[in-house]
Amino acid sequence: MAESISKGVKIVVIGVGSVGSATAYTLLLSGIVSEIVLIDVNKDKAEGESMDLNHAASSDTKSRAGDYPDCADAAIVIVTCGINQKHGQTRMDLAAKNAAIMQDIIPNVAKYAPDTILLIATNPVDVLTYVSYKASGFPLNRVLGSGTVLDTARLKYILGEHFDISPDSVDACVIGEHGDSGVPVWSLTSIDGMKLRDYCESKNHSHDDAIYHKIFEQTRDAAYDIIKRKGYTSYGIAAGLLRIVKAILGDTNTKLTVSTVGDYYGVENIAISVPMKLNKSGVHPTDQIPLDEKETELMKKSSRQIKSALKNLKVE
Ligand SMILES: NC(=O)C1=CN([C@@H]2O[C@H](COP(=O)(O)OP(=O)(O)OC[C@H]3O[C@@H](n4cnc5c(N)ncnc54)[C@H](O)[C@@H]3O)[C@@H](O)[C@H]2O)C=CC1
Ligand SMILES: CC(=O)C(=O)O
Repeated sequence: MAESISKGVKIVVIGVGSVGSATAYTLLLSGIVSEIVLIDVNKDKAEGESMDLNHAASSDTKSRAGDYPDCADAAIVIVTCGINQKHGQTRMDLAAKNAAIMQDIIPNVAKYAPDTILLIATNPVDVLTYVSYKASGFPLNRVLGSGTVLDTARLKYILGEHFDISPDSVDACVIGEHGDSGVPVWSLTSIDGMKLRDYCESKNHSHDDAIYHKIFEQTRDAAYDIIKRKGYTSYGIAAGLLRIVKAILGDTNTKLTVSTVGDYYGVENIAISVPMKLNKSGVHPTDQIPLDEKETELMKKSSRQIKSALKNLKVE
C-alpha cells in the first residue's frame, strides 16, 4: 500500500489558497507523506495554514512553511498558485497572468529540485503544464497537469446519480482540455461492466443522445456552477491531486487522464489529457484509446484550442 511505501517522502505545495490548502489537508489526512512544505507569496498565509494543518495531524506527517530551497529532495512539487476564475470568466482568461507566474517560479523549483516531479493544477492547466515543461527543462515524464482527472470524476459522479449506481461502477472518462472543449468518451463508457446501450436496455433506461448531452453539459459546466455559488472549487481537485500523488508514490502504474506534453491528434507541442500511466518515475504513455470519428474530431478541435492559447502566449 502507498501508505507504507511513502514514509520519509516530502511534498511541496506552491500556492496555499483554496486549492493548495485543501490539497495539503487531503494529503495530510491520507498519511502517505512525512512532510508537506507550503510556499506562497503570502508568507503569513503559508505559516498559518501549516500551523493549522499540524493540529489536524494524527499521523507522523508534519507541515511547515518554506521557500524554494525547501523544494530540495521533494518527491513531487504541486503547483496551485496564481489567480483563479471569477464568476463569468473562463479558465483560458487566466492564461497570460498565470503563465507569467509559472515562468517566474518554475525555474526556482528546477534549480533546487532538479529531480522532482512537477504536478501542475493552476489554470488553464493544459497551457500551464506546457509552459512549466518549457520553463523547467525537465524531461516529459516529470511534468504533468491534473488535466481531466477532475472532469472524469465529475462525469462518473453525474452518471452514477443518473443511473442510481455508485460512481465506482461507472467506467467513463473525459479527455482533451480541462475546460470548455473537454471530450467525454461515450464510445468506451460502461456501467456495471456493460456498454452503455446494453446497460440501458437491460434496465429499461432510455438511451438517448440528448440525455448524454445534458449529462456532459453538467460535467463541463460544474466549475462554473460551483464558482457562481461559493467562489471557487477546491475539494474535487484536492481529491484528484491525491489520486495522482498516490499513483506516483505507490508506483502503481494506474492510468489517469492527466495532462502531458506531446503531439496529439495532428497538433504538435501541446499538453492535453489522455489516459496515461503513473508510477514512481512519473508519467508514461500507454496504448492510445480507440475513439470514434466524432470523438476524434472533438479531440482535434480541443488540441487546436490549446495550441492557439500557447501561440497567443508565444510559448511554443
Ligand atoms: N486544475 C483544476 O482542476 C483546478 C484548478 N484550479 C486553479 O487553481 C488555481 C488556484 O486557485 P485558488 O486556490 O482557488 O486561488 P486562491 O486565490 O485561493 O489561491 C492562490 C494562491 O496563490 C498564491 N500566489 C499567487 N501568486 C503567487 C506566486 N507568484 N508565488 C507563490 N504563490 C502565489 C496566492 O497568494 C494565493 O494564496 C487557479 O488558477 C484555479 O483556476 C482550481 C480548481 C480546480
Ligand atoms: C476551477 C476548475 O478548473 C474546476 O473546478 O474544474
